[in-house]
Amino acid sequence: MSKHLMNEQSQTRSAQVRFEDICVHHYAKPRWLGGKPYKALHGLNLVIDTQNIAIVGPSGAGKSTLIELLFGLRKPTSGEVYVCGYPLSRSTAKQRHALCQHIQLIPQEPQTSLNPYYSVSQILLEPLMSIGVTQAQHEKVTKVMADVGLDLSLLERNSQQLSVGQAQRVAIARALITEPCVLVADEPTSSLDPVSRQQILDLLASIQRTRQMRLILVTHDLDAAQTLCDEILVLNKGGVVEYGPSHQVMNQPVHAVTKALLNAQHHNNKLTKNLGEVCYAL
Ligand SMILES: Nc1ncnc2c1ncn2[C@@H]1O[C@H](COP(=O)(O)OP(=O)(O)OP(=O)(O)O)[C@@H](O)[C@H]1O
Repeated sequence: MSKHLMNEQSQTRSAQVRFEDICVHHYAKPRWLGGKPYKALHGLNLVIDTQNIAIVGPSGAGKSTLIELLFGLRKPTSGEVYVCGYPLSRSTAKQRHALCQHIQLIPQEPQTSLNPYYSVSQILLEPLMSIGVTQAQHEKVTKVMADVGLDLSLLERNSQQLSVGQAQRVAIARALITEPCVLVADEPTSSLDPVSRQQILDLLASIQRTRQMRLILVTHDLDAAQTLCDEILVLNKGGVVEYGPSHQVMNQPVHAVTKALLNAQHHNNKLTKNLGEVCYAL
């Protein structure tokens, strides 16, 4: 890691993610074939410093585009994304690689995101090897397995031999093992049944209590957003339509999109409750 980055890290272990005047245009067809730009994000300004933040919004709002920017998988059409003070579009591949230690992703589909040819042990060792950690690997693996509530006997299994809930815990362990200061969770409960969903939310809450890190939660699940995050930002059609403390956004929504998301959530909660009652009665 460069000296400059280390200095910034030692000065502050806070997240320091900054989106500055971000616009991202997607082209369904190349420009030279007459493709018109689609503004997936426009005019996004956001500083994530010491708060845990949920990014919510309907399908197509720009949430995945925002994650791609954070991990350098996409360059903004204009504007800049800073992670730990580093401008991603102007940093070298080496600098971006060094940042991997500090910002990690819990992907949406745990079973497809984990290497099917690797054992759980190899999956957990990979990020350590990638950043050159060769000391105390076994201790780190054992600790992170305990942190996510997984039995060590699972270490020799591959991802295909895990339940969806177990695979999600492995994905969380993989993200935690480098001790990042920013954890980005992309719909971490969307593929889970209600019981596993609650368990994963409880796990994320306990991780927040025990580790010094910022959570950026991308979700459709407003209840999870309120439970885990201090602030909620609502995106729609690539723009921010509402942003504020979680309790305020949840209890006094202003924008029609936020109200629609809340209505959908209440409806969904009701269906889940009814399903629970039916299953209990059978
Ligand atoms: N490669 C691409 N080419 C053209 N348009 C794209 C491309 N990728 C995304 N888009 C468009 O950009 C917009 C934002 O997409 P994005 O995937 O970021 O939304 P999202 O909020 O993550 O949606 P979801 O919740 O359904 O995953 C959408 O309208 C999408 O159709």
